[in-house]
Amino acid sequence: MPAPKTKVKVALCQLLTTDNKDKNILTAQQAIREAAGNGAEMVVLPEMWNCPYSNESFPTFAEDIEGDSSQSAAAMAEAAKQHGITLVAGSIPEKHAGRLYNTCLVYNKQGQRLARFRKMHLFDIDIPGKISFKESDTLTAGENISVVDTEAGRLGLGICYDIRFPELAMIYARQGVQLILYPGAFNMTTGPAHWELLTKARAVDNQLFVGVCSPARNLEASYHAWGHSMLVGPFGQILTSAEHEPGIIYADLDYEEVEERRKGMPLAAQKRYDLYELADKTASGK
Ligand SMILES: NC(=O)CCC(=O)C(=O)O
Repeated sequence: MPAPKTKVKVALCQLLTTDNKDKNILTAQQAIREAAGNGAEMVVLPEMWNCPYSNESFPTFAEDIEGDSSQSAAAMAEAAKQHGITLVAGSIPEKHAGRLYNTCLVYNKQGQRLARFRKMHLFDIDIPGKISFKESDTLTAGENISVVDTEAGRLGLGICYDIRFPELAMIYARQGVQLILYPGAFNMTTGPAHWELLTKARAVDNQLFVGVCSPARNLEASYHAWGHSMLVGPFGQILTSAEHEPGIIYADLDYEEVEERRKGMPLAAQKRYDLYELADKTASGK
């Protein structure tokens, strides 16, 4: 692999997901083409971009992605290759050995799969009168973190609810990750309260770039996504952000800023690991 770039143009595609998988794939293909045409070297898709975000839909939309021959995986491998981009293909429901996972696939510009990350922390919440969702009714949690070396930088992956667990992001930072990407679909209760806050917090805690990529809000669906995809820099600054409509947002990242910010405020060196501990007990998966 050529040396990773220090300056990278990233596109986050906030896609409108419907209950028609063919249509969702076409929408993703069109967005990837548009983003690549506008010079993006890395393109990111939302959580569950090929499937409505619902426990009823996950089993029926799920694909066995071994070998990349399933409909969505094949389309993404092909799109990455056709447009010569690094593709962080959001997430889709994955069927494997009798279980379902919420899975993010990453491809290089030759269309080869670099990573498969399965959501580690399942979204099981119940806020009375507001939102109740239990991913664990249908999904199984992943067991591995995922650091991915791409031509567009060293990435760490999480999916949506994973952003609430700072340990994951801290481990990524310790492993030299420059950009953490969380495809995610927050909702209308926790979105306004926490989405931007958590994105900035993970960026500032760890002095790196963080991107969150949501589906657009579909009021015809049972789950209304908050939207507001955004990219935040290592000082907590918003580089680009969307509202809730479908669209593509872009940012030029300069990874040298990570080093610069850490030089000025050397948090990693100031950690008191003599007093506390943080351990990665997993192996990255593909
Ligand atoms: N899809 C998800 O994991 C949603 C997470 C969410 O809304 C939150 O508040 O956390």
